[in-house]
Amino acid sequence: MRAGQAEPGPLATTNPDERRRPPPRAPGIDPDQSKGWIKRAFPLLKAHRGVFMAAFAASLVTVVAMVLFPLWLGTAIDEALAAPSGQRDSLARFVWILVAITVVGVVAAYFSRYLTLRMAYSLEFDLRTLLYRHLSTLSASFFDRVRTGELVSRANSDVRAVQMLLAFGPMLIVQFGMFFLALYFMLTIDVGLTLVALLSLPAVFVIGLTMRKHMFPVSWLVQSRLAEIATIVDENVSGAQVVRVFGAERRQIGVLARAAQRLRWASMRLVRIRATFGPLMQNVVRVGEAAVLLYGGFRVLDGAIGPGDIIVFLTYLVMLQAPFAMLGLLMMLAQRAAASAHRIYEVLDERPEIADRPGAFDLPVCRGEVELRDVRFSFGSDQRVLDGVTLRVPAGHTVAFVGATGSGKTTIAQLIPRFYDVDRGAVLLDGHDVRDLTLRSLRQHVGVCFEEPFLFSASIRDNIAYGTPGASDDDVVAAAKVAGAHEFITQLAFGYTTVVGERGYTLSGGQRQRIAIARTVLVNPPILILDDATSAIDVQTEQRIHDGLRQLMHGRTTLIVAHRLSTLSLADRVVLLEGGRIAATGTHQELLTTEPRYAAALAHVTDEERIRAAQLERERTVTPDVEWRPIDPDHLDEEEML
Ligand SMILES: Nc1ncnc2c1ncn2[C@@H]1O[C@H](COP(=O)(O)OP(=O)(O)OP(=O)(O)O)[C@@H](O)[C@H]1O
Repeated sequence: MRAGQAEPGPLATTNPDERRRPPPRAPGIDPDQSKGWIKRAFPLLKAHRGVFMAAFAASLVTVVAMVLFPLWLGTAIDEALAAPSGQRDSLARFVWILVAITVVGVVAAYFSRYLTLRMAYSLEFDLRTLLYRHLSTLSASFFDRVRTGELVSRANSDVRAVQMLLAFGPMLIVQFGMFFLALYFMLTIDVGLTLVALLSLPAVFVIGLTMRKHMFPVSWLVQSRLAEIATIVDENVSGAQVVRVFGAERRQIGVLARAAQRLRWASMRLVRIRATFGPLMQNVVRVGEAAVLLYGGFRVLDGAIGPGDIIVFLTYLVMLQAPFAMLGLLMMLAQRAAASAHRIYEVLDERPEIADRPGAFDLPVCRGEVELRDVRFSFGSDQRVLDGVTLRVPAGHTVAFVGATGSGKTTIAQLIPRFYDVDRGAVLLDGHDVRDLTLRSLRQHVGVCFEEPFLFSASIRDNIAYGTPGASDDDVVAAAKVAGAHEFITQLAFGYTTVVGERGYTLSGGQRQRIAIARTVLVNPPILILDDATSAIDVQTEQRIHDGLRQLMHGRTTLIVAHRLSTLSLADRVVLLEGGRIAATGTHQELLTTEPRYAAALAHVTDEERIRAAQLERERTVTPDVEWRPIDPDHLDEEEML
C-alpha cells in the first residue's frame, strides 16, 4: 500500500497539498532586529524594484502632464482669446496641445496606478506567504501560547495595513512632486499671488491632520468591534447546538446586541468626525480661491498678469490641496503600518523551538523500536506532566496506554514525533535520540491519529491522500476499507469526490475519525500512534476497523491510547499511567487480575470522561448574563460603550 509516485487520479478535485502553491518572490525580511521596519523590509522591496522604477517613471509623466495642462490652458486664454478676431486660428493649436497633454496624462496615470498597486499587492502576497510559511515551521508550544484569532488578524489586517502604506505612500510622494513643480511655475508667473494661493494650504494640512488624529483610534475601535462581532457570530454558529440545548438563545442575542451597540457607537463617532472636518476642509479651499480671485483681479487690472493666469492659479490650488489633505492620512497610515509590521515581524522573528539540530541525519529505514528513557516533561510550567517514564516497545509490538484523564497519555504520543522536546531523558527511535534525526525523516516514520481529527475543506479523496498526494485511487480506496470508511463514503452522493465542509464538520465525529485513520494508513508508517482515534466510532464498526488494523499492525509498532476494553484487547502489553508515572505494565488480562488500580482506572476513566465532557459543555455556554433589550441610540452610556 505504500504510495506510488503517480499523479493524483481522476477522483482528484481540490488538492490541499501546499507544494502546489507558488513560492514567494522575495527571500524574506532582514533578520537584524535593531533596524527600522522599512529597512528590514528592504529585501522584499528590492525584489520589486523593476516594477517600482516603472511605476515611478509613469507617475512622473502623470505629474508633468497634470501641471502642464493648466499652464497651457492659461496661455490659451491669454494669447488666443485676447488676439484680434482675425488671428484666432492659434486657438486650435492650443486645443490640440491640451488634447495631447490629456492623452499622455491618461496613459501615464493608468500605468502609474496599475504598476503601483501591482507592486503593493505583490508585496502583500510576499508578506502573507512568508508569514504562512514561517507559521508552518513553528512549534506546537507557539500555538499553545498564541490565540488563533490573533494570528488570523496578523495574516489579514496587519498585512493589509502594510500594503496600504506601500500603495498610498508612493502615490502621495509623487503628488508632492507635483506640488513643487506647480510651485515653480506659479512663482515664475507672480510671487505675490503664489503666496496668497498657498495661504490656505497649511490650514488644509492642519485640518486634515486633526481629522486623522481623531479618526485613527476610532477606526481601530471599529475594526476591533467588527472582529468582536465576528467572533460572537462564529461561536453562535459553531456552538448553535449548545445554545439551543441550554435554551440560551435570548442571552446570546443579548450578547450580540450589546456588541452591535458598541460597534454602532464607535461607527457613529467616526461619522461625526468625518462630518465635522470634511466640509471644513473643502471650504477652507474656497476661501483660498476667493483670495486668489480678489488679489489676482487687482493684479490683472494692474496689467501685471493676464486673466488666464488666474485660471492657472485656481486650478493649481484645487490640485495642490489634495496632497496636503492626504498628508495626515499618510502619517496615520505610516503609524499603523509600523505597528502592524512590528506585529508581523514578531511572528517572523519567532524561532521554532523544535527544529533540525546541526548534524541531524535522516533515518532511511526504520525498524520501529520506540524507547522512552527516564523522560521528564512539563508544558513550560512547574507542573510535571511526565516524571521519570521509562519504557521500551520492541519493533512490531502493540502497546496500549491507560490512565485517568490528565495522566499524560497524549503527551507521550506527542513526544515521539517531537511535537515537544523532553525536559530530561530521551525518546529514542531504533536506538537514535529523536532530536538527532531530521524532523522530516522522523515524522515520515511516525503516523499519528488524534481523537479530534482535522479535515480540510477538500474532497474526501484528497483528505485521505493528504500525506501521500501521489497515491493512486486504488490505494485511497484500500486505505478507506482498512479504516472502515469505504462503505459510508460510497453512500454519499458524490462518493470520494464529496467535499467536506469546514474542518470536516459535515461528517459525523466517527466518520471524521475513520477518514483520519485512512489518511494515516495510506502513509503506511512503521510506527502508528492511535490516540483515542476510534472513540467516536460505534462498537461494531470499531470491531471491523480492528480487524483491518490487526492485519495492518502486523510487523508494525503501534501505540494506542484507549479507554475501551475492546481496543485494549488489541495490545500485546498495556501500560498503566498514574500522574505522569508508569504505575504498572502487563497484558490486559494480567493487569485485570493482578492490578486493582487497572480495573479501577478503566471504570474511573469512563466516569471522568463523562463528567469532563459535561463540564466542558457548561464552560462553553457560560457567558455574561446580558438580556436583549431595546436600545435608545441617543442615550447610550458613554462609559459602557468605550
Ligand atoms: N498544550 C498544553 N499546554 C499546557 N498543558 C497541557 C497541554 N496539553 C496537556 N496539558 C496538561 O498536561 C497534562 C496531561 O495531559 P494529556 O493530554 O497528556 O493527558 P491524557 O492522559 O491524554 O488525558 P485524556 O485521557 O483526557 O486525553 C494535563 O494536566 C493537561 O492539562
